[in-house]
Amino acid sequence: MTDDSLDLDDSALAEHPTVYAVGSFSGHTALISGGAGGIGRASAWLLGRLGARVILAGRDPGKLDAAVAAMRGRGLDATSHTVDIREPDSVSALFERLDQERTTPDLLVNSAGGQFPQPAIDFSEKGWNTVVNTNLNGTWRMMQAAARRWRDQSKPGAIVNIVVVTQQGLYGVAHTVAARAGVIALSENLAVEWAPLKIRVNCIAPGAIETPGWRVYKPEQRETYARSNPMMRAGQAWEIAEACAYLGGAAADFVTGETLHVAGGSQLWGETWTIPRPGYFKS
Ligand SMILES: CCCCCCC/C=C/C(=O)SCCNC(=O)CCNC(=O)[C@H](O)C(C)(C)COP(=O)(O)OP(=O)(O)OC[C@H]1O[C@@H](n2cnc3c(N)ncnc32)[C@H](O)[C@@H]1OP(=O)(O)O
Ligand SMILES: NC(=O)C1=CN([C@@H]2O[C@H](COP(=O)(O)OP(=O)(O)OC[C@H]3O[C@@H](n4cnc5c(N)ncnc54)[C@H](OP(=O)(O)O)[C@@H]3O)[C@@H](O)[C@H]2O)C=CC1
Repeated sequence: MTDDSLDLDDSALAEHPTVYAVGSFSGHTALISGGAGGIGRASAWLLGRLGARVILAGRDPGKLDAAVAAMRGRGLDATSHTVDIREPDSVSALFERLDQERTTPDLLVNSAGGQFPQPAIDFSEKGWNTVVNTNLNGTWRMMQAAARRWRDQSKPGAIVNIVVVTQQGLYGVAHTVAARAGVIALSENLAVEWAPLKIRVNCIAPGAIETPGWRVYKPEQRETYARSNPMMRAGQAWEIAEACAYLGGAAADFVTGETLHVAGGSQLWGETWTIPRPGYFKS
């Protein structure tokens, strides 16, 4: 696949069939971090099409504006705000802006995240900290800020954290596996601690999903990702969006502390080489 083919097509997202009923998210507001990225944007389109008001958040205003314009062009209720989840003040400012607008999302989808491929033995202090600060600390900041609003306003809420498969070695991205294992454990803990607040906390662990985020990997490595699962194919962002609508919606009202693998079975079988496979593993 080429770099260009990783970009999601708005007209496809506008028309992709869904199992969910139109209107099933009417009256709901979803805040989606990483909302202009591959999985976040597909989730925003799906939730918007199901009737939710969607708020996209990310660092790049150009990408956010383009995503919002495409959704509004199809009559969806979409807005955006910039945020850098690595910066505590930026997350606070995002939620203060929402407070000023008298907007309290009832669903938070944490899809902002990412990593770079490198042998763990070569990670720099800054590289490690960047990935942990983005994926663990950043996700935590968003969760805490949302939960404080729900507690203060006596409203229920749902959180869906997009993580990675942590059961098998994802060769070359040990920093993110560590950070996401932290998010999964944190989510399990908060599912218990925040149950009295009527806040559900779940995770989705995607397998290899073709998105613009794949540009950080060399094409020859991406070519191997179909072998990361027994279904022998890459997944599509829409397949994660549908899981997001399940865990974030009424169908999952009795589901919390769960990690749903939408990974073609890659938690059970497969090999993932984000950097070249060493000769040791070749025979
Ligand atoms: C079974 C499943 C199989 C799945 C296979 C694939 C698994 C997962 C796939 C995905 O998640 S793809 C979608 C996610 N999207 C991304 O990963 C986006 C791309 N990544 C990034 O944007 C970056 O890697 C980032 C670090 C997460 C954020 O980038 P940002 O621009 O904010 O930071 P930088 O200032 O560029 O970097 C900070 C710091 O990090 C180190 N570093 C960054 N890139 C590299 C690299 N290529 N090699 C080594 N080190 C890197 C470095 O210390 C940087 O600081 P400076 O050296 O630049 O001062
Ligand atoms: N695609 C895949 O194969 C897999 C993806 N995942 C995970 O799913 C999530 C979504 O990935 P995907 O959609 O594929 O990747 P993308 O790179 O397409 O989207 C990630 C989005 O996160 C945003 N983001 C990154 N850092 C920050 C930050 N510090 N503050 C705010 N926003 C940020 C980026 O937007 P901007 O640059 O504008 O801020 C980007 O749009 C990520 O956590 C990813 O690691 C997990 C397993 C597999």
